[in-house]
Amino acid sequence: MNQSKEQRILNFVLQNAVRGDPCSVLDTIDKYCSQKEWAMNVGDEKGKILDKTVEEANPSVALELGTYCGYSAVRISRLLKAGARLLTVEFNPEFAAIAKQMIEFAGVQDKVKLLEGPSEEIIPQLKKKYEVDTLDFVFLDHWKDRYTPDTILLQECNLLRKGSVLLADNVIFPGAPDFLNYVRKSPHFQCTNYPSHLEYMQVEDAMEKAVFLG
Ligand SMILES: Cc1ncnc2c1ncn2[C@@H]1O[C@H](/C=C/CNC(=O)c2cc(-c3ccc(F)cc3)cc(O)c2O)[C@@H](O)[C@H]1O
Ligand SMILES: [Mg+2]
Repeated sequence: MNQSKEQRILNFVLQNAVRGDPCSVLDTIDKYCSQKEWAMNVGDEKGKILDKTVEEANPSVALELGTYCGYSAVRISRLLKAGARLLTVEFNPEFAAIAKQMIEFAGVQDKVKLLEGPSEEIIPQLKKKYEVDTLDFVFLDHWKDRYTPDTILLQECNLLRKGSVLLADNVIFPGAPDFLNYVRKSPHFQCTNYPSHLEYMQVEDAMEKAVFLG
């Protein structure tokens, strides 16, 4: 059975990146996906916006929705302080298996917990099953029509506190219009837009930061 694109990306990393070096893993994925096969990693340009937002938030507990191959899980976790952790949610078993290997190769496995399943099932389990009090940072990069329902669910589950930072990828392309509408109209969020470009392309895209006001 021939390999998937995601398997080819992982193999390229295993053969070309430096084990235990998250930056080398990120650079290697970016090299492969810009030169050989496009893939929906957040990429380096939007990745720099993600880096700045994570550093500013300096989260103890971070959540990512949509692990895919683990690129942004490696990107986020490499910046976490000692003792801080990233919970990342992925419901496709094949992608979860790829991401697990990517995270381990990068050497960030002690900071990352990959939760397999749909976000709408996992989010309500975070407090009791995963011992989360509140989330300091949330990266939304899963199906775009799930951003709004999951943002509402996070509030319903009391997982956000005053100052919790949400950062959403792709609010321009493919787009998340209902999410932009929701957070920008809500009195509970302070929003900032970060224009950028679609990963590995010259297409306009943007990220939206929404800080929860309580
Ligand atoms: C409710 C639920 N629960 C758990 N896991 C979930 C989940 N919903 C999705 N997932 C998981 O997350 C990833 C999905 C990511 C979706 N991202 C995009 O669709 C995306 C697309 C583009 C894109 C741009 C230009 C094009 F021409 C085509 C595509 C760029 C991007 O950056 C994207 O993020 C994927 O690994 C999926 O299994
Ligand atoms: Mg994305």
